[in-house]
Amino acid sequence: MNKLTVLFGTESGNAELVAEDVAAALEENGTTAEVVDMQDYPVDDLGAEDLVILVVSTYGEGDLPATAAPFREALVESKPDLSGVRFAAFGLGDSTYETYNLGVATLRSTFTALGATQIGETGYHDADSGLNPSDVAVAWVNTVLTLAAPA
Ligand SMILES: Cc1cc2nc3c(=O)[nH]c(=O)nc-3n(C[C@H](O)[C@H](O)[C@H](O)COP(=O)(O)O)c2cc1C
Repeated sequence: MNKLTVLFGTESGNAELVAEDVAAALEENGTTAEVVDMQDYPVDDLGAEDLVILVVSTYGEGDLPATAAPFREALVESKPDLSGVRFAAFGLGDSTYETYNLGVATLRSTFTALGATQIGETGYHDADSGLNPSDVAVAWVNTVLTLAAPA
């Protein structure tokens, strides 16, 4: 895996920090990782990606955060063919909410409905755990990417 895109969706910035730390860890291992805010990413470009890493929080009552909601709406509207796209997904949430980490589940469903293939298990950060989100995400991504040999 030489190049991939890390797409983050955030409300208060945690997912952005995690995305940047994940990209930095990947770069250390020789993978070029471009970090892009979901709200700035044209969904019609997605079909040309080989592998994307989604990093997204949950807000409101199980909703997508501000920068992920328009991205998902654009996907639902323009329905790009993602059958050649592989993705890994990491969610940030807080288990004190009944709607724990529903945001990443929503986005995952949208991707698979458009034909994309998920690699590995979804990763989760629980704000109630006291763990550092980047530490959890970097450990997760290293596990997931061992599964991501080029298709
Ligand atoms: C107003 C508010 C609503 C939230 N709602 C949820 C929720 O429904 N489910 C969940 O798992 N986490 C929820 N969280 C926790 C956030 O997802 C968590 O703090 C996360 O780290 C925020 O990441 P972000 O800064 O990238 O948006 C909520 C947090 C706040 C402040």
